[in-house]
Amino acid sequence: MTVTMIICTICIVSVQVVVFGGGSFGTAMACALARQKGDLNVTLLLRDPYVCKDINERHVNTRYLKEYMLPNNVTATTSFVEAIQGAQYAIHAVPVQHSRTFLQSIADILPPDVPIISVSKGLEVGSGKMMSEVIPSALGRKQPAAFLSGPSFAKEIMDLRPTGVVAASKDKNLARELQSLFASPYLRVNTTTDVTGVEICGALKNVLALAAGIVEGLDLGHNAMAALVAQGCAEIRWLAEKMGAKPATVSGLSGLGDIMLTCYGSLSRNRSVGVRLGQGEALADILASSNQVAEGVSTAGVVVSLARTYRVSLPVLTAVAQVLAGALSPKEAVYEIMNLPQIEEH
Ligand SMILES: NC(=O)C1=CN([C@@H]2O[C@H](COP(=O)(O)OP(=O)(O)OC[C@H]3O[C@@H](n4cnc5c(N)ncnc54)[C@H](O)[C@@H]3O)[C@@H](O)[C@H]2O)C=CC1
Ligand SMILES: O=C(CO)COP(=O)(O)O
Repeated sequence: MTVTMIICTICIVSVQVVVFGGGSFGTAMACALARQKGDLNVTLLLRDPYVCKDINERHVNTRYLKEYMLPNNVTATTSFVEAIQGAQYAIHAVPVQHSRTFLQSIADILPPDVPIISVSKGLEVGSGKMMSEVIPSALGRKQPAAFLSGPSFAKEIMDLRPTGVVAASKDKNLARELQSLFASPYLRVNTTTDVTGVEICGALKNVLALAAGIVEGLDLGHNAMAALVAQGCAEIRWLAEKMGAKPATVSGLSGLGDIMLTCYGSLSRNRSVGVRLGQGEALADILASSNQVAEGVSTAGVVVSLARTYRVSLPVLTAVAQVLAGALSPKEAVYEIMNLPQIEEH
């Protein structure tokens, strides 16, 4: 074998990716990668051995997105070691509130140089931390990390509908690496170093989507919806910029883009929870009826503390937290917001 042949043989060694969490978005990310690069092996790390069996034998995730066939190069396991061994990238798609415990459980198995690409959107209850802070805190060390966010419903990714996201990392080279890993004729990937902006916008838009759903559920009309979303955008801008977000991020894919998607898109789980609250259902019943996470429900309370810390008034986002806590009914929240002092725009 010549030297060139040996080098080429090394070149075609396949890329291995592990996905933590095989819910809707973990599954969609696995498919987005595996479909476009046949030499790439994606392993979903799940908790349920029966779902693993279905994925490995029938190529179907029988719990999430079950109407889709998964590519053959997507497999699943419940074994941490098996999933992580040899992986060059780890996509983290575990809901934010379970992320710390999950990451602590794999800390000793995950090599410290494997980048974690978090797609989870929310803030940790108790600490108020973003995933960029939860990851090093849970692992007990610095780990290369990036944050993929933007308007991207899992189902539309599975349907190969054109989608645009942003890869945020303090490490520009890692963001560019991910751009080439994920980019496809169906997926555009911008890069940025504004991790705080991307993360806080991704977390706050879920709370605003709950408010948009409430307005829809109360049947308040298009005027009310547009006023609410505009006010919510301003509140997200006020808080995000105080936390250090760049204006370009707030008006970009992970900010305005994702706000539009989740406030107006019927596929949003957060918006759907809001619609049902607006229609008078109790939060406990709504949550009990779904096996899917609506991150805004936990994030809303954290936003209230952030508003206090950063001394910014967020009437809509705060009202969502009050409705979720049962302190206000959806109708009372609307009444309170409509009766706030008239203001000058800023
Ligand atoms: N579904 C979507 O369209 C999008 C979701 N996201 C974000 O991705 C994250 C994950 O969302 P989905 O996959 O949609 O949620 P999902 O509700 O569909 O699935 C959650 C997954 O996490 C797993 N999980 C829950 N607790 C766990 C634990 N303690 N340890 C390990 N795994 C655990 C569940 O078994 C399930 O596989 C969320 O933060 C969400 O905001 C981001 C973009 C789009
Ligand atoms: O973040 C999302 C799309 O970008 C998904 O939103 P939901 O969690 O509200 O479904």
